[in-house]
Amino acid sequence: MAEALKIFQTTLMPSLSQTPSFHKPSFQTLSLRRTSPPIIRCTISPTSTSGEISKAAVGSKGIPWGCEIDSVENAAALEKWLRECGLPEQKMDIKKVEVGERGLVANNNIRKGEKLLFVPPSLVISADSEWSFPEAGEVLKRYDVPDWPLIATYLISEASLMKSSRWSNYISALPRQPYSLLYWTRGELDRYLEASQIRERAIERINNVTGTYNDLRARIFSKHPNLFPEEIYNMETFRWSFGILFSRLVRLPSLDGRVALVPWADMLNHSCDVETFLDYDKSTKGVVFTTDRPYQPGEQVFISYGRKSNGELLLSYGFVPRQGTNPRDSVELPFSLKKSDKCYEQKVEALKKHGLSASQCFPLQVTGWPLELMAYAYLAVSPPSMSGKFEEMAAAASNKNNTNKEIRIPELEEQAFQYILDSCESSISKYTKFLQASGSMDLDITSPKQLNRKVFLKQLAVDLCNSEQRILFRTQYILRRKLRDMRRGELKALNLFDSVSKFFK
Ligand SMILES: C[S@@+](CC[C@H](N)C(=O)[O-])C[C@H]1O[C@@H](n2cnc3c(N)ncnc32)[C@H](O)[C@@H]1O
Repeated sequence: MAEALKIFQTTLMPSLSQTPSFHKPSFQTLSLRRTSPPIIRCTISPTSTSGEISKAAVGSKGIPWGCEIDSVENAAALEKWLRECGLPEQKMDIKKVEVGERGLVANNNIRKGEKLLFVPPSLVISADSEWSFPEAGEVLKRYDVPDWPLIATYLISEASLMKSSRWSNYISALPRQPYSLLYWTRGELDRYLEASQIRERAIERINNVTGTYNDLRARIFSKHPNLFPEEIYNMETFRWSFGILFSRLVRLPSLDGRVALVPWADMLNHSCDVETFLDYDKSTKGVVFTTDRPYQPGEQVFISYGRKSNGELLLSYGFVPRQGTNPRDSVELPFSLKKSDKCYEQKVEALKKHGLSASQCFPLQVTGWPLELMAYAYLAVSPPSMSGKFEEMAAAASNKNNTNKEIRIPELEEQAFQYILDSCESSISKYTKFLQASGSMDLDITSPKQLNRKVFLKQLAVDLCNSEQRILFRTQYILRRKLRDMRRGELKALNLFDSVSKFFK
């Protein structure tokens, strides 16, 4: 389980910015009141603001903090508090918006190339933030808990203190249930995302979150039950805090990729047309972004959450952009070696040497497929006589050293294309089956609230499957044309050969 902690620090990072890398923390620490921590007694109702939360509240009714995902009242209170704490005058206000429930809307003309936000480090939550309950923070640091689980625990600790936490206005404006695949049940994932590889990614992510929580509980929380009572630090609260991190945590390239929650900046929604990211600005000492287009008063201002596919956006942020609007969209297509292949073992061995396995996924885009996939396809269709080249093919399929080496084996090209086409068509039929069934899918509803949820999830799944299937159809079209041209060329060559041999008879 300790593995899960490592994974969070390395691979699971969604970001509202790009360029991942790490360096020593350089955030100022937050100056908080040094009062003795309020006693947490787990007895009272979810609406309490006195620093106490109830066991039942966290367990059965969900999280007793945060707000409805579209609450602008809590967002307005957040804005007021941020101003009091030093957030400079802004050219944007939090409003209800068409895209993304709440968002930042220009209240002034904004020029292209203008720097906006200027959120000071004192208003940013990072791994260095001071805990209202310092003993808990010290214990986690003693155990070298990595940034992700550390910030997740910090958020729960501060949230559980309700009004006694410095961050109470921020936490009150966070969604009580972030849109995220973390909140889909296994049954919902199986039912709605059966055709898409995002289902596997979601299951893996849920398992990582569960593993991380179990690991923290076994190694730390159980040894310090007074600091980390299970009524507060449990799977439900961790699901919430990781849901918040997946959908709001920012990686700041100018702070060497340090991760942080940036109140106010995290009210910005994503647009696939926008190419601007949040970052720390050393000259103004604040988190900013530079607009890549002008905005007029009343227009929603967007940033980019990174170059992500629709599936990745659904996984971390719980939405799917409109079909055809995401130039970075891609679909993961699964491939595997045939067990009946005479060289199966040898090929698996070669793949293993380069960090790959007998079953691999490769991303397809409307513009084409990666060189790595072509190399993998060559390997999959290679006859025993080519065993001397297996290593080279596996190395090119893994592209571990980013050499982007293209290998071409003309005599295997047709078979390799056919291999990719077969996998593409088998995937297309899975999507078609789901999309056809989705029209008549029994939603198994017992309440109107549930109806809304199921309709919502189904719509997200339909949107995702349509966008992924569209890429597969495009790939199918290109491959069929390539194969047809190749086969016509072969036929012509064969006819020519026939007539030449007849001539010599
Ligand atoms: C960083 S927060 C942005 C602020 C958020 N709208 C709010 O009201 O708290 C990210 C969340 O905003 C929503 N969101 C962002 N961009 C979106 C978009 N283009 N379409 C739909 N929802 C979006 C998603 O719910 C996502 O999980």
